[in-house]
Amino acid sequence: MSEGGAPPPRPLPPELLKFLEENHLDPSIYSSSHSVPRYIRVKPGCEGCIEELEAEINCKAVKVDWLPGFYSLPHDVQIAGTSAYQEGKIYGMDAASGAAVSALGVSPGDHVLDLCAAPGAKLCMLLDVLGNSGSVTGVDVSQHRLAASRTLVQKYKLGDRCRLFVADGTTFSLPPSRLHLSEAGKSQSYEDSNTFKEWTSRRTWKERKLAAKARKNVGLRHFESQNPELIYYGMHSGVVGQKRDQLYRVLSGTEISIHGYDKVLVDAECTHDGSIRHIQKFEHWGWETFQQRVFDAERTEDSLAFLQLKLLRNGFRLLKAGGTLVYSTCSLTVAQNEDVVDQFMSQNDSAVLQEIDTAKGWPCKSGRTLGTLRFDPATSHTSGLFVARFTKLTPR
Ligand SMILES: C[S@@+](CC[C@H](N)C(=O)[O-])C[C@H]1O[C@@H](n2cnc3c(N)ncnc32)[C@H](O)[C@@H]1O
Repeated sequence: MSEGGAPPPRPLPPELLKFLEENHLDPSIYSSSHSVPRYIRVKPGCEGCIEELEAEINCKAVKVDWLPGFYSLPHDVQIAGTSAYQEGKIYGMDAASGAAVSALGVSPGDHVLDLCAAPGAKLCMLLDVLGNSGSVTGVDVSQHRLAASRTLVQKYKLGDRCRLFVADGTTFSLPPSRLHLSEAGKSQSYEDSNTFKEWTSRRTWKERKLAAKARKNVGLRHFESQNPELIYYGMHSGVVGQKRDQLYRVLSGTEISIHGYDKVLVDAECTHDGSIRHIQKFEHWGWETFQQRVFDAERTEDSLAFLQLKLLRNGFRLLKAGGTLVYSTCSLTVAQNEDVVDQFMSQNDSAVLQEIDTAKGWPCKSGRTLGTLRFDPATSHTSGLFVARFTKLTPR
């Protein structure tokens, strides 16, 4: 239990102050960051564990009234050792991150693309919301981070309708697998080495050889040039029973408008300056590493904003007409948020920025671009998060 309340705020280090000044951000945003609670999300159906959790951590879990399934705990409570966490009944997840997923408005049966999926907190929430229907395709450029998402999905028993691809989200092109096991399995022989069987973490030498041969035989130019590596798929993710050339097929723009994803989340790579937990990590890393970690050689402000724009563009390209896309970052800078959104809008006639209807009652404020939302520690008592929601017009 937290004794004696929150510690007094520490002065912000000069490295962070310089970053804030360069980005015209008011340092007072962080003045209450020391008292931002720790949030947890309860797995649907596991609400009964809260009482037991409270007894274990010896403090109250307070329901977040504006976001179903979320509770707040004192900021210094550790949840990793609790039974509820170890048994996969609760997740550590900031409420603002939950709001980004909620803004997507996922409905049963939706096929969802999570284009920057790792380490996977939002991916798990998407899978929990979908339950026994639809599918989620998680993409991330980092193999080891996506492998951590796979571990998470398996821990929480959420893998059945999930596919995970290591790929560059700016060029990823695979549509959802809308086939279900029963349909896919009918015409396919599982003995066929080109057909996906049930996923296993262990591949025999023979299987690896057959898979390599199959890839060669299929000879898909796109597969070879883009090579999205499938590192996990569940029984009902639409993969089992599919032929490789079906899975790796690429659709034309017109086909995507019909068969593309129903919902796309682009939780883009960013400087993480709004993430309280990330900022707190510098206490251990040392503030002298701030500049290098936030903006290393390849990640200058310009190229990072361009990466964000490319991720948003490609996520939108893979969205079906009438579908919804959410763009979010945990940065508070205008350059990574409103500027990216404005530039994207100016180049896409079919993109409409939508008001987030579920946001009524959310403790956030409007971004500079009308319709966008900003969470920050001072306003929201959460980590910082920017959210924008788009829909795609049906082509005329
Ligand atoms: C803010 S994190 C995503 C957090 C995640 N949505 C969650 O809820 O746990 C951004 C992610 O983008 C990934 N990333 C960076 N560049 C990428 C790219 N070109 N394509 C796909 N993912 C990329 C990073 O590896 C990182 O895991």
